[in-house]
Amino acid sequence: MTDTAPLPASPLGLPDTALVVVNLGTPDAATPAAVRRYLAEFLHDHRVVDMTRWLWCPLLHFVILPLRSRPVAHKYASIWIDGADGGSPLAVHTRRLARALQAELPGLRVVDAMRYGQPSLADTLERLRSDGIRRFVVLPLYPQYSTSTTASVADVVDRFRAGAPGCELRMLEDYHLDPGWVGAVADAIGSHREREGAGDHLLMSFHGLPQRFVDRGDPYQAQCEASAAAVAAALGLPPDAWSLSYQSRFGREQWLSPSTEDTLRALAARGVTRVDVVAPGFAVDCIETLEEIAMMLAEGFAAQGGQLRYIPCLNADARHARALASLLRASFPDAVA
Ligand SMILES: C=CC1=C(C)c2cc3[nH]c(cc4nc(cc5[nH]c(cc1n2)c(C)c5CCC(=O)O)C(CCC(=O)O)=C4C)c(C)c3C=C
Ligand SMILES: [Fe+2]
Ligand SMILES: [Fe+2]
Repeated sequence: MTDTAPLPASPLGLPDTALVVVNLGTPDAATPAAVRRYLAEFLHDHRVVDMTRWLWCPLLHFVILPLRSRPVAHKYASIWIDGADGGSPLAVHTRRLARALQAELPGLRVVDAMRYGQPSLADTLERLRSDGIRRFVVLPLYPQYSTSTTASVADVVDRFRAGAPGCELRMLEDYHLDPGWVGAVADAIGSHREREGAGDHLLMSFHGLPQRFVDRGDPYQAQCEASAAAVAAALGLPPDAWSLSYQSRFGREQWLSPSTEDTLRALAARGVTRVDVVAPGFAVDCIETLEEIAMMLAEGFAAQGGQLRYIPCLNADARHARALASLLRASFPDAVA
């Protein structure tokens, strides 16, 4: 983050400040070739996989990409959104959320960008600069900070800043306890419970992370725990009515526990039949929520005699856009009016 003197307003009255809403990224087609391109970029990031390249590159190029691209493309195909404004759910919902934020913040130019794939964050920052933007607010759509996600966005922002003298860049690091965001998540769960009746248990499932990252100081797990406790408190849930788990394990090393799959199995074994599952670490729905939770884990839980009811992410809901707009106004009062 930099703090330079306030910039003058654009002489043409056009917005001189851009809000760049950044998400992880996703393939641009549900094909093995597009998935391979996306995974290759993502899994080459040292923030995501820090193994020495002598070991990792052969494993990635000769084992993981050839074996993973086709089955993962099938998964994307099962959740792909059709139509002119369609695509991978992560891209579609991020784009729609950026539009909803534009309506909330008419004084800024709001654009969406991706850390991996298109529209690329690095290219987006350059394009905005060539359009005359000199002040940038970057909002990574990760409520909880992790070096594997937020810090990787910061790497791109830092590289751009180094080559863009005269530009002012600020970035929000996390919003895991922001009252507006906690309230929006609790409201979404509350609306689901009003519509469908409350389940017997609420499971809050977060994306996992190698345990090693947390052991060396990544605050992600502590922030997930704090977010989940705040959402449960906003709903007035007693401790035995909810739990927290981690999904989307990748590779063989130890990841955060308990896993969502094991937690569902334990709930089924205890005779808990109707479980509501929400994913508060994901700002918008994506392969990890729609395919992994709402399809695969729901099928597995049904086979154990239970019913898993997935509560969608906040996506482009007005309450999500309102919460994020208020958070940005409070965090950057001189840039976001
Ligand atoms: C070592 C591998 C991975 C780490 C570390 C990791 C951390 C991490 N990821 C998210 C959010 C998302 N991940 C998504 C997909 C995804 N994640 C990994 C691997 C790691 N993630 C892979 C290989 C994939 C692609 C799908 C697959 O091949 O199984 C997504 C969804 C993308 C989409 O297109 O829908 C999100 C979002 C967080 C928050 C996080 C650390 C906290
Ligand atoms: Fe490589
Ligand atoms: Fe991931």
